[in-house]
Amino acid sequence: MQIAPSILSADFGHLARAVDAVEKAGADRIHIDVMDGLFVPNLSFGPQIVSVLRQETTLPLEVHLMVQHPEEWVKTFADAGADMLLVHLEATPHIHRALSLIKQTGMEPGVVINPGTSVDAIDMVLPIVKQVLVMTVDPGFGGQEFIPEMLEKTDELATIHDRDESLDFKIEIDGGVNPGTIKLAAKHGVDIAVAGSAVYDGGNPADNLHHLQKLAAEAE
Ligand SMILES: O=C(CO)[C@H](O)[C@H](O)COP(=O)(O)O
Repeated sequence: MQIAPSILSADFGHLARAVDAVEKAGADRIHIDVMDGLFVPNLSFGPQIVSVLRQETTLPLEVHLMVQHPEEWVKTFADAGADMLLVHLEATPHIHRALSLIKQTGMEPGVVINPGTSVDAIDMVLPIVKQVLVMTVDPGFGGQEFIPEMLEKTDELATIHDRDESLDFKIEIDGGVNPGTIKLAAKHGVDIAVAGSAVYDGGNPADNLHHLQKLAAEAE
């Protein structure tokens, strides 16, 4: 399982340092949460932060758009240097258009579902995406409690993926991933786990990341 550190819980005054710490510690990608204060009740980063971090790291930058009408922002984040762009089904009536636009730019398209959304709802876009992100908290804030029932969805996605050779997506979870929950996730088809507070909120980010990687590997 890959771990994607989320910089939402990093020290905003030293973001480049926060990315550097996990890059040196062997992180696979960096997760950047973009929030518009409308789709979710919080504000965070914009494309400028993605551009700046693009100069600081060679790690893939995975941008999680928690914004209304994400299709309007695809070119902006491609120009900023995002490698993967993840958009919420719930944020647009045009999810197919949004994912197709992302694909056209050369970024990897990913679809995200909130805890209240079922896997059935994304059935028609699974052939386009490279990632399906299952939210394991209601989006908007770091440090929330993991919702274990969401792993029924990762199991379902793993079954769908294994049944159909033409599908080519990774299964990701986001929210409440910590040393206590990562072992459970590793048993439920999860390929990538986003971790914010468990990496950056207390202690040494490199040690925290190594601990999560070790626990995940033991559980697999
Ligand atoms: O999308 C998110 C919240 O909406 C996040 O990626 C968030 O950073 C996860 O934080 P934590 O690992 O502390 O739960």
